[in-house]
Amino acid sequence: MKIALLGYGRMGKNIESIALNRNHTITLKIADANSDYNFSDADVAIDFSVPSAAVNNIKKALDAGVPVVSGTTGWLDKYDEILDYCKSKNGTFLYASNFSLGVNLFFELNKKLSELMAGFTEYSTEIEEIHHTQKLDAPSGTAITLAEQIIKFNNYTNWTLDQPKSNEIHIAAKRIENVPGTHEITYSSEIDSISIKHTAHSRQGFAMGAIIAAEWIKDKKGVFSMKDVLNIG
Ligand SMILES: NC(=O)C1=CN([C@@H]2O[C@H](COP(=O)(O)OP(=O)(O)OC[C@H]3O[C@@H](n4cnc5c(N)ncnc54)[C@H](OP(=O)(O)O)[C@@H]3O)[C@@H](O)[C@H]2O)C=CC1
Ligand SMILES: O=C(O)C1=N[C@H](C(=O)O)C[C@H](O)C1
Repeated sequence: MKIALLGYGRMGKNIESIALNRNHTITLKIADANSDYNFSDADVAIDFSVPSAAVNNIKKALDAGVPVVSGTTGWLDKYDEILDYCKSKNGTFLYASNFSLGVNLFFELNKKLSELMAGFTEYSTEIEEIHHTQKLDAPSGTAITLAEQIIKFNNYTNWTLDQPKSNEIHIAAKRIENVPGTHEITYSSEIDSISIKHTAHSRQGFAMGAIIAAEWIKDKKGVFSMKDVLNIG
């Protein structure tokens, strides 16, 4: 598979190394907005760039008729615009706030637990996410996905980084040197607490998941998610 890398930072480099081991080739590397977007014979594009660049990168790949997998977080207010753009180009697009198998299993666990907790209003819900200090966005895309899943099943209407009102889930976003990504959801009452937690030990799971998604999507048309790739949920 010929891969165009849109973004060549920590994730781009991890993806390159795993992709080469799986006998793929990297035919394009976009490192900044001034790069030459020559997709030529790319089979798929993988975008792990910065929040301000993701929309343009995804559109450039769709313009070239190249299926796109995006893991960049912090641009999701434009998600519907990208869906419309993808449809207008009869293109292929897959976004995931987190590509690791473990987190996608954890998403299913989160849904099950929030469904179970829905009737027990004596418990309040908090999400904590911890990432490295270079991360540009807060809260993490994964924490937002977790909060949205809980909102679907519980009485909460939105999430907040600030002091929460009774209808809001508090997300505590912490930044600590070298932490690849930790997410914990805690339900607390006067009497006890229940927590579930996912800890990434490296970026390998994110990078491997993105490549598996790219391999899966490359000959398909439409808009997909990791649930389609992993066939879970
Ligand atoms: N979905 C998932 O599973 C995961 C998602 N992520 C997300 O992926 C994104 C990237 O993470 P990470 O690799 O750690 O971040 P990095 O900062 O290491 O990499 C991003 C790279 O994009 C470059 N860049 C800047 N402008 C552009 C542009 N216009 N086009 C292409 N590249 C550009 C940056 O260059 P410069 O530094 O010069 O600005 C930087 O090298 C983040 O949004 C992060 O939250 C991360 C891990 C997993
Ligand atoms: O920026 C990161 O590093 C990560 N970003 C993603 C997010 O915002 O959820 C996924 C992972 O936690 C690592």
